[in-house]
This record gives sequence, C-alpha cells and structure tokens, in this order.
Amino acid sequence: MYRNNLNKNLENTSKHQQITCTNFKKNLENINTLSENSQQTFIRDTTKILDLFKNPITNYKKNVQKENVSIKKEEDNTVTIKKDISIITDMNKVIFNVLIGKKTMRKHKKWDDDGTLEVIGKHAILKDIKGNIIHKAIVNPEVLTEGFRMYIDNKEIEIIDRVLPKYMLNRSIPEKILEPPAKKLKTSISKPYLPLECLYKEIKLKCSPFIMPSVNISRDCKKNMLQNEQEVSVDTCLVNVLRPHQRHGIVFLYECIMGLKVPNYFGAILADEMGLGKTLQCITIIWTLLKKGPYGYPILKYVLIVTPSSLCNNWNKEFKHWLGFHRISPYVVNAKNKPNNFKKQIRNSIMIISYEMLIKYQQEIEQIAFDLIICDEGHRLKNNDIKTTKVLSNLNCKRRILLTGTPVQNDLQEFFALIDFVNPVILGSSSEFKNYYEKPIVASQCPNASCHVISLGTERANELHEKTKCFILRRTQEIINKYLPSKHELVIFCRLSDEQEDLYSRITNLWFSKSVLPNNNISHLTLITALKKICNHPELFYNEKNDLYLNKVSIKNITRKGYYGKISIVQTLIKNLKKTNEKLVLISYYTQTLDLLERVCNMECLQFLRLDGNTTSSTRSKIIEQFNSTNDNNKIFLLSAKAGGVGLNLPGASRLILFDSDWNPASDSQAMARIWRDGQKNDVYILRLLTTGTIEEKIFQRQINKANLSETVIDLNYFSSIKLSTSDLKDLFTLTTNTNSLTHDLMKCSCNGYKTSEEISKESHQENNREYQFLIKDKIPNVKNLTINQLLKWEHYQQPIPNKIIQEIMLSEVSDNITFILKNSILNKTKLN
Ligand SMILES: Nc1ncnc2c1ncn2[C@@H]1O[C@H](COP(=O)(O)OP(=O)(O)OP(=O)(O)O)[C@@H](O)[C@H]1O
Ligand SMILES: [Mg+2]
Repeated sequence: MYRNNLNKNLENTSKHQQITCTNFKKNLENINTLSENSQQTFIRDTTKILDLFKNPITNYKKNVQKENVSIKKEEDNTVTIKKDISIITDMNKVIFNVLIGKKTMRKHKKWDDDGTLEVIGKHAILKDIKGNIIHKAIVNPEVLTEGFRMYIDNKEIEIIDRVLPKYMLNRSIPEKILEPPAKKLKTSISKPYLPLECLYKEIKLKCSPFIMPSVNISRDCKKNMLQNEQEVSVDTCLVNVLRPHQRHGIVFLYECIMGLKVPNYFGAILADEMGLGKTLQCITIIWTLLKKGPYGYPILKYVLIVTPSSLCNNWNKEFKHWLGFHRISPYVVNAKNKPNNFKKQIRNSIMIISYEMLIKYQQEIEQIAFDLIICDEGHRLKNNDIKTTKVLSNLNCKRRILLTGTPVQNDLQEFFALIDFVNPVILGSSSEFKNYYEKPIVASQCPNASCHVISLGTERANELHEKTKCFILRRTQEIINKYLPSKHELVIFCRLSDEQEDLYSRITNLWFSKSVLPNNNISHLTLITALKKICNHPELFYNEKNDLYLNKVSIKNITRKGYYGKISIVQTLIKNLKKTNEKLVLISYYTQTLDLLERVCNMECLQFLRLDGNTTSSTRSKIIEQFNSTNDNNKIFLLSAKAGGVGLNLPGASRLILFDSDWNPASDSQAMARIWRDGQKNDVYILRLLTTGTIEEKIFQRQINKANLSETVIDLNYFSSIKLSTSDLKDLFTLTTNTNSLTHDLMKCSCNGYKTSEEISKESHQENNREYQFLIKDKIPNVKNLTINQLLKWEHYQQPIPNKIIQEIMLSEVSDNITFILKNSILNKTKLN
C-alpha cells in the first residue's frame, strides 16, 4: 500500500518525490528496504534522513544544505519528507558571482564590472551582469572558491560567492514545527524532540533565504521600468551571520528608506542599545541595495556614512569583516583620500567620512549625488542650529538613517531635531512643533496643571508618538544577553584618604563661608572641578593654576599621606592583573587623570595603550585592533571617555574601570559598554569608582534619581546655563564623612548593609513604585538609565566586604578602603564558543 502510494506520488509529480507516512519510524524503515526502479536516489536520501535524525545538527549541515530535503508534520499527524529533485537535474550547473577586470600584473587590481561564471563540469561561461556571454573557457571546477582569481582570455576574474540556486529561494520552512508522536519515536531514535526543533531552528536561520518585503509597484511605475520586478534578497554571505533581531532591523530599515512606512518619507532612526550590531544591519542594507532593488535595478549607487572620527576605520573594518576584502572597498576620507577623488574610481560606492571632515569638505560632498546617508552616533544632530546638522540637512538625499545607541533624551526640542533631520518637516516647522506639541506637553507636566491642560498634553504626546513610532526602532541589550558571557557590574565606594579629606573640606568651607564667590555659576563650577580633581588625586589639584582661590586654601600646611582613594584601588587591580591573562580598559574624562594612570601602569611595569583626543585616527584603529588581538602584550587600554567613549569595540579586555563620572548618565553608559560586546569570550567585570560621601556620589545620585529629567543632560558646557537652586548647591558642596555610602542611605533600603543575590531573588516579587515617571516616557524611546528602583534590586555589601565578592574583583588587599559595593550580575551559563 505504502509503496503504491509512493509510486503514485512519484508518477504524479515530476519535480518532487514525496513520502507520506503515518508512522514515522516504521515507514522510514520501510523506505530503506525499497529497491525498485527509480527509487535509488530516494533510498540514498532516506538513509541520510534517518542519519539526520540521529545527529541532526551536524548531519543537517552535511545533508540538508546540499540536498534539498524538507521534513514536515502534517495536520493529520503524518510526516512529509520532501526532496526537490530539481537539484539533481540542475546539480551539474554551478553559478558564481564574479568581479571582472582587465588582465594586468598590477598588485592592486581594479575591477571594472560584476558578472557571473556558469560552470558545467569543466566548461565555464563568463557573462556580464545583463547575461551577455563574454567568454567561454575550460576550468578546473575544484579550485573555484570564494576569493579565487583567474584569467579568462583577456579578462581577470575573482569569485565573489556562489549564487543561491532557485530551489533554495523558493523553499519554505514551516513556521511552526510540530513534533512527531512521542511514543513511536522514543524507541529507536535518541532524543528526537528537542533536536528536531533545534534542527528546524537551525535550518530556518541558516538556510532560509532572507527576502525583503515586496513593494507595491504602481502601473505607471511598471510602464517606466526598464527591467523586471526583482526579489530583493540578502546575500548568503550575510544571511548566515545575522541574528534574528538584526533581520528584523534590516527589514525595518528597508521599509523606511523605500518609503513603505510613511508615504513620501524615507528616513529611519535605529536607536538600538549599544552593541546590538547597528553597523552590521546597515552594511547589510547597503550591500543588498547596491546590488538589487525591487524595480529590477539597484536602489543605491553612492552611500555616505558620517561617523565620529574614532569610528571611521571601525566602519571600514566591519565592511571587510562581514563582506570580505574582495567584495567592497569603502572610500575613507582622510588626509590622502579627498572627497574629490571619490568618483574617479569606478568601483567606489561607499564614502566614510568623519563629522569634522564633512564640514571641511562640505562643497565637494555637495557635488556628489548620494542615494543614502547614514549618520552614526547621530545624537550629535540633536541641535538643528549646529553646523553639522545644517550641512547634512542641506545634502540633496532623501534616504537618511540616523544611528544612535545613546537613547533619544526626553527633551522635545532635541527629539524634534533628530526627527526633522531624517524626515524633514514631517512634524512641521520648528515653531509649529513648539506650539502644537512641545508647549502643551510641557505644560501638562507642571505639578499644578489643570485637568484640561493634562488631557491636551497627553493627547498631543500620543499623537507625536503615533506619528513617529513607525520609523524609530529601539531594542534593548537584553536581546543579545544570550550571546554574551556573564556581566558583573559594580559600583565601588572608595574611602577618601586623610589628605584628600583635608583638602576637600578646605574647598567646601570656602564655598560655605562665601569667601571666594561672587554669586555666579562659573565660580561654583570652578570649585566643583577642584573637588572632582581632589577625588581623583590631590596632585591634580596641586597642579591647578587658579590663584583665585588657591591662595585661600593654603596648601603648604597640608600633611601628605600615603593612601589615595580611587587611585590605590586601580593600582591594586593592576598589580593583580599581572598574574592573569586578562586585560583592563581604564576610562577617565580627564587627560590629566589619564597621565596619572599612565604613571601607575609604568610603576607596575605593565604595557599599555592610550587613546585620547590627540590620537590620530589611523593610530586609533591600529591600537584598537592591536589591543583586541590575542597575541598582544598590552594589558591596559587607557581611554578618554570624551575622545573614544562611543562606538568602540574593546572585547579584548574583560575588565573595565570607569574612574570618574559625567553629569550625563548616557555618557557613562556609553563608556561602560565598550567591553561587553560580541566577540567577548570571558565573563566581564565593570567597575565604576565613586569616592564615598563626595561630589562623585552626588553626580551619581543625580543620574539615578532624575534620570528622565532633561536638566540632567547638563554637562560641563551647559553647566553655566543651568539654574541650580541654593539647596541644590548646598547639597553638592556638602561632604559626608560618617557614611559607608550616601547613595545607599538615600535609597532608604531596608537591608542591614548586606543584600545577597539569594535575598534579591526572594524579594523580587515585591514591586516598589518610587521611580520617577515622565509623562511621555514610554512614548518616546527613552533613556534607560539606572534608577534607584533598580539599584534596590542589586546586591549590597558594606564593610567588611565578604571575601568572595572582593576576591572576584581582585581587590582583597584594599578591602578596608572600600566602604560599600553595589553589584548586579547578568549571568549566562551557556558555554559560548
Ligand atoms: N551577528 C553578529 N555576530 C557576531 N558578531 C556581531 C554580530 N553583529 C554584530 N557583531 C559584533 O558586535 C560588535 C558590536 O557591534 P556594533 O559596533 O555594530 O554595535 P553598535 O550597535 O553600533 O553599538 P554602539 O551603539 O556602541 O556603537 C562588533 O564587534 C560587531 O562586529
Ligand atoms: Mg556603533
């Protein structure tokens, strides 16, 4: 009966051989015994299928990828095994994408065109991109692999990759995988359930083609089309590496820049949290649309990527990493490569330029008709009056992508500026936006707002959200947690040394006695800077040139004493690091502090690298690459948060210290995100150092307490324009000495100074609602800064710090000088390869 069915199926379908079985195991055995007629191929395949089920993942790679076998559970509990035999007939023909150039002996080859090489046995036909035959030749098929170069007549070609055969493109993998009946399979096939699912996931991810959604092509448009509609599929070399969230991101970008989201608008904001691979998502969209488009011809010819100078080479490297050297060579604008020469080379299609160079070469850039602009770390365009924003907005290019890992701050003017850059005038003019959205929304947040004002503000906030949500995408880091090793984040509260305390109170006394201050913020700022320097190291303060108050401090009678707070903590960690294979990234906002830390490295005879504002961009990429390579001897990377806090990948280190903090919480999270990224193989420890009871704690508290208020985006440049109340200032200048952690005191935490991970999981169900809520907080992709609420769910350790905790962070020797620790761990027990 079964054989009859099978034969019937085979007769009825010329392309497919199908087996439908009611009893999976039994019939697989039956199939094995078949020996009739044309079933030979089939039997061979079936053996593979059985084999496949025994060891699905490895065998899948061996078999399914090559042989187009699909296995499906039908609604009536039957299993369908399907083999597309069109492969067999097509099997002899292999097609490669190739680069074609003139035959030359030059070392640096220039390619003139794309094409294909169709190979049947030893016979090869070289065709241009339109399918016209250029040459025929005899080749050795065994050597035809990616990157292989050869001459065909007067042409030189390089193999890019193998074209995915049609059958692969048409193959669909079932969305929902049903499992075969448990009992029947249990006896003969080991662990059938989980592996089967894994197998399908694997098939789905690795093998299914990745095709962009179709575009509705109007009749008029069709008439004008030179070529046929085309399926926009992503190159196989990228499909296999993309994570699910990246695929989603790529479709989102495609829909935005093709105008499918909002008619006549072509902009997108990809605001994924740091480390989610925004670069790869952009590379995929660029590479795909440089080759293809839904109308039968490529959508992009020239692409402009604007990025902070520290990241120009990183972009270049990522292109090469994901696409290989042979596919693309972006044009990085630098002292040698001027924008004017960009179009002189026929194969140039991608220009990478820093924001500074963009302004410098504004006129030359304006001459090039770019089809897509990508602005990396695009939050710097949050002010539409600055030159960079103006230059970019004036470029005649409708497709614009803004990338930012620093979330859009909850400041409506900044939000407007970013939106207006990617989709000009979608929210009206600046003044229209102010009147229609900003004023009512801000008014509704005032504590005494009437019901009417609140309801109007809410209505406008909702409207704004609705209008913008479809072209803004933000995913959080949790999405990639599973691909990364464990992360331990610790806030370490360090004791002030006696000398630091002495100096510090002299400054605060000056402020309270009002002996140096006229009443303006600049002077407050000068003293705040002095306090921050003292916290970092008294020497930074002694080197201070400001006579205005220094003579009042009378530093001569200060007794110099040995221990210096945070710096001693760093020194101990560095000493202990020597005994391990691990590396450390050491970050400060001040170059003077980096100088000091450099001296500590020298004292401990440890090799280090340093990246600050003075590092040239070519050196930057070199040292980053060097530090990340496994055979490099530099143990420490000294990094200026201002020069290189954003975008850098430093997974070569598994430990990071943020030595001082910024007023802006986003800058700190940017800096701290440098090592826990893809490519990291070890568990990471990220330490933020705060000096107990001082201004450093106050800055941290402002970050966690009012993280959503726009006033916390103050940085030193803005400081003078911020009106701080007298009580705010008093608080900033108060030194608290009788505490282990002022921050912990303020949390009103019920723990007795110790809260372990076990206790946290016990109390995790109790929700605390002290978090500050900004009205449109959830409406605009917002800053996800640390809040007091979250810190209450961290581990808490006061003096004496438990051995286990202090040993992990290699600070046992200075345990007495650590007054408190806040710790949070994201654990990943899966072994990463
Ligand atoms: N699918 C992937 N598989 C493996 N590694 C990946 C993948 N996607 C990205 N990466 C790697 O992850 C690292 C971080 O990616 P990327 O620099 O693009 O992050 P980002 O989103 O731009 O973060 P930031 O906001 O900090 O700039 C890079 O080293 C990149 O090569
Ligand atoms: Mg980036």
